[in-house]
Amino acid sequence: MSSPSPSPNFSSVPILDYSQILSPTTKPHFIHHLQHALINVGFLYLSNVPIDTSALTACIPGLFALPQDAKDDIRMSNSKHFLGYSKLGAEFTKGRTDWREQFDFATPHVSRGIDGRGDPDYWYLWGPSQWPDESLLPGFKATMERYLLDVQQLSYDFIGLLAEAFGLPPEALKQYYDTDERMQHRGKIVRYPQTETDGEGQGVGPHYDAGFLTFLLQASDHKGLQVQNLSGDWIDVPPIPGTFVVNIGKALEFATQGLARATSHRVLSPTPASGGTGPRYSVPFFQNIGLDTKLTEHVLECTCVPPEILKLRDARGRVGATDSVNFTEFDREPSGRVNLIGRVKSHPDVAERHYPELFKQIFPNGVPKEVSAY
Ligand SMILES: O=C(O)CCC(=O)C(=O)O
Ligand SMILES: [Fe+2]
Repeated sequence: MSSPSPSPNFSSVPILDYSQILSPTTKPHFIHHLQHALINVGFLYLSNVPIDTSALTACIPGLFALPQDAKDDIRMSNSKHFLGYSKLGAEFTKGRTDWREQFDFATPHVSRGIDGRGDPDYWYLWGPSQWPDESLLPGFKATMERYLLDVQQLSYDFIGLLAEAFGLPPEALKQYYDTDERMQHRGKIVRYPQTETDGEGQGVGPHYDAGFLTFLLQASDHKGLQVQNLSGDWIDVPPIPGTFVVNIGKALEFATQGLARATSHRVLSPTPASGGTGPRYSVPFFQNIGLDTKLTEHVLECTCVPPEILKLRDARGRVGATDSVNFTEFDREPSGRVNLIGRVKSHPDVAERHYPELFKQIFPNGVPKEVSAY
């Protein structure tokens, strides 16, 4: 604990050993490193997490190798919940096309929205996943559902450690969740095809994640994920076997008044030189908070946070250089609406079909030409 405070800027992402929480002699070490990672970096690698990812990783090539019509049967535009398959070029970040193909799934959930009752539009954001035909990919659904539940548990455990790192009781952040049956977390399986370009192809453009914590499994050998440090430089986050990458979303940054830093990140398309063969695969899990939670009504009392921790935040400064612009609405909208606005911008074809009013507000001139919508 006597080590000097690391500099607030960073040139690499720290690696934390999750097994250190198991022993009272090593846990304080973990918590100390976690403080630095949360406050200054907003990203960390987590090693020795007791989740077996091998069954899921083994399924990924087969999922993308499904016949195109089997993928199209579960296309995202079927789903008011923005769950399902997005073909290459159907997604959009910061006004540019992302060159990735993906399946969005989620933890089991019954949608709260009921037509004709005047429910808020964002109540429809969560609902059941669309799964590929079991006979085409036997066991995949059970494997992915198991994985989502395992990472959901990890995300709840980790948020308790995060509270401890800020000198708060482990339950301090529970107020942001709803009851179990009214919560849903999402997980995607993503394929970034190789391009022959100079390594600047947009796999996904600069952005923040929306929720509390993201747990990312880098499921192939390509580098490509990058995060933006305080001076605006892009830092590589290459895959490290046996680790998850954990990062902070905009809701957690807002709720903690900037103690936990949401960090701008992007993925460059893999190239023959980026360290792997074939496409790059990744599996991000996004931990949400309650749909109706309005963060302005729930900002953590920073008076409960020990002054030495507030000092670390102040030494970092409140604003770093960033290329990301999304999820700025937490200062006025419930969390569900902020997420819905983000989904509309990323998937305009889905929004045009299911949320025509909101679509018109955000895209008064129709779907941008660059988006090859279904
Ligand atoms: O694929 C990755 O490595 C990161 C993806 C990502 O940042 C996202 O989908 O929000
Ligand atoms: Fe992200």
